[in-house]
Amino acid sequence: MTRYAMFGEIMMRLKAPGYERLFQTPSLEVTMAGAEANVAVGLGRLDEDVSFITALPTNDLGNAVRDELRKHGVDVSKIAHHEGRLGLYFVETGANQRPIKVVYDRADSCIAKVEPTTFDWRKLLADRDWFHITGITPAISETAMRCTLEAMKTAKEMGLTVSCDLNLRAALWQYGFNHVDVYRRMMEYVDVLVGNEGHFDSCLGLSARVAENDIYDNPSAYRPMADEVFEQWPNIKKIAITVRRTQSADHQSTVAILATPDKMWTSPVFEMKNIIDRIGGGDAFTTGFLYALDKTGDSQETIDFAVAAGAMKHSIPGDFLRATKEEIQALADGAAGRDQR
Ligand SMILES: O=C(O)C(=O)C[C@H](O)[C@H](O)CO
Repeated sequence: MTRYAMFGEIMMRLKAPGYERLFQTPSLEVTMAGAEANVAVGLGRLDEDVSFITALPTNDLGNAVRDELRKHGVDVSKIAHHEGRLGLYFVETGANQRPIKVVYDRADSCIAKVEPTTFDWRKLLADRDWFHITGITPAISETAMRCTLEAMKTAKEMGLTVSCDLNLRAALWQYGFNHVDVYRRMMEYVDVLVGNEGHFDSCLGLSARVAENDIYDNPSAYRPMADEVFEQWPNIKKIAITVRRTQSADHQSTVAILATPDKMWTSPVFEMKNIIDRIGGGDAFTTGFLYALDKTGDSQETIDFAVAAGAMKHSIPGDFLRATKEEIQALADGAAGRDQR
């Protein structure tokens, strides 16, 4: 069984109830969230062996986060305790033409204040096979960026497989580094890359472009984009590209492509009407992708399972993918919306 490690920030998510605007009524729904943590929880719930590495405050908030991760089968023994606070983010769910709104309150969080010496990567990764990171962690602070690069470099030297979901959060890049330069350095250590169609330009500065809507008629339009990545970073062996079309905040469709240097597989299109909560949808895709890649390798089954996991998340409140492999597989096999009884 593959033993995964994820490194990133987990926050408290404070959401306006239902479709309310923030502070419309004096209550907020509290859950935990964060891109890498979402993948860790998704894999933990699929009975995978997964460790989450982060820095948390030593107080009731830090303990609540740790207990929540543990509840979903995630190993929390590698979490560092550090000065600082727990990051928060506030969110209101969009509907129709009103988009989702996120307000971050995470400055000076523990993970923003980590130092390169906070983590002993050789020790933390010694019993792991796979290291996963997203483009969010290096955006948090310069020291978090340095820890990210050190972790990736060490993982690579130790022979782990390294995966990265580009996940650009432009609002977070405030400490004076150019995100494209950082992402391009990260790519030197990556084996498996995940990103949406826009990331290849916005994060990596690549030039290949795909005509709007081409994916529906012509999936091979993505081949030049994948080839540009494989040419620039021969260490990258697989790329998963997600494509999303937005009709409104609660009506979208998604499709995904798995590319290796010599083959491509395209998933079916999933149309999602009446989206309940789309935050964490990309992380659910990555969860399904890592899980299925481990079980069925480069294959149609893998990309179908990944896109079904991502689509399923849109029906579940909160950031986490609370789904079994059987439920995801049934959706991948075409059982959308069929009663299970
Ligand atoms: O946006 C971020 O930095 C987060 O990690 C918050 C959410 O959990 C994340 O966007 C979901 O992918």
